[in-house]
Amino acid sequence: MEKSSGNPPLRSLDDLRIEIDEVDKELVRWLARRMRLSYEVGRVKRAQGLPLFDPDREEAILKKLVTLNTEPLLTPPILRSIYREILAASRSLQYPVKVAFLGPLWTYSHIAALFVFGHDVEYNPCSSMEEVFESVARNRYDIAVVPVENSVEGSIGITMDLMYRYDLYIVRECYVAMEYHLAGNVEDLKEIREVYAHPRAFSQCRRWLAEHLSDVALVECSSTAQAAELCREVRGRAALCNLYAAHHFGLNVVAEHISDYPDSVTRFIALSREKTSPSGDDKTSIIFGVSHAPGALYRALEPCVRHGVNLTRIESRPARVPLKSYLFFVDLEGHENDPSVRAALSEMEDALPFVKILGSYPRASDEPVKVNKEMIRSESVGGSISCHGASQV
Ligand SMILES: O=C(O)C(=O)C[C@]1(C(=O)O)C=C[C@@H](O)C=C1
Repeated sequence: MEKSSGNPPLRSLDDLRIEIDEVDKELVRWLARRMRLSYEVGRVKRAQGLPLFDPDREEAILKKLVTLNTEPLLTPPILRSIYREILAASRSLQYPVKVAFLGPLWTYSHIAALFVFGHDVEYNPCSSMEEVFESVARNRYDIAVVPVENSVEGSIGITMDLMYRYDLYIVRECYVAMEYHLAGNVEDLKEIREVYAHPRAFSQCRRWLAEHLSDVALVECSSTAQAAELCREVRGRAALCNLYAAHHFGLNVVAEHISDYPDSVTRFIALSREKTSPSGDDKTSIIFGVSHAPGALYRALEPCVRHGVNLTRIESRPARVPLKSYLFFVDLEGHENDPSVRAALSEMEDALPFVKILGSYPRASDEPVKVNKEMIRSESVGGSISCHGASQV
């Protein structure tokens, strides 16, 4: 029996379903109208030579919808995820946006890209991080999605080096919860002879493995998705992987949430050849080098203090170039077009041997996105993900 909670009296199931059918009929009519309009916008933009993918417009739509909504059951994350797919479908009518990430499919990079761009996008797994950056810089693909830092292990050096080398701009960020599960070609833990995983997954599940599988062989792989793939055919193998990889490689999940760091989160960024315009709640990332002198970092950041610009992250990285013995990666609040940010950055540009603006982008919610079984189920029923450069699983 339902407790009295201020809810209206229960209606009959038939009655509720009739009303849902009516709403769905209306929704399809409105969606069809929206698709038609989006298709027409695509024709206009093509005729005028304008870029078809417009992340600024998409973010403005999402923001406006969240403020318009008054139904508490339709939370901002739910509304955003529904619209992410609507926008992805609209975009694909105009032009298939091509997203690159470090392959194979079903890694956390792929998942982060799915969270940001939806399913109706062309996903292109690349064989190295260098190729991810190169393919976007050379116009083969439109967007690169890469990890930039993990809450347990710190910054991802290769991403920072490539951001320094390539002239791409950050257009989005996304925090993804790093959840590890044990999945394999087995029915239960007792059958497992070997565990496959990326070194990061091993280091984040060390205690659990020592406690539950202390005498099995551990085999390192280049990604959690590769680990899952290698377990597909061979009985007795299990992988530390995410639920998407387990599902797509047909593995049995024998132990869920086995990370020693249940709150581990990785921040991913999406990079493009074009900058974004202000969304109203942005962050800006920059790199700068300072000369080797006492107080140099303090003086470098002084304009931010004077112009009231708040820093959210600072990381250093050895530079391999004379004059720039250390590079500093800084994230700050605001868009590079905001007057205070503009003033602070131009003073830094005048005073420092090297400053590079990596882009301004809408600030993501601090609440990390999580893979859930419902997403995977609904994707298996109706969805198709277009993937290039790798066999589809
Ligand atoms: O407004 C546009 O420029 C559109 O192309 C339409 C639309 C949409 O469906 O709302 C589709 C793709 C763009 O990336 C942004 C928005």
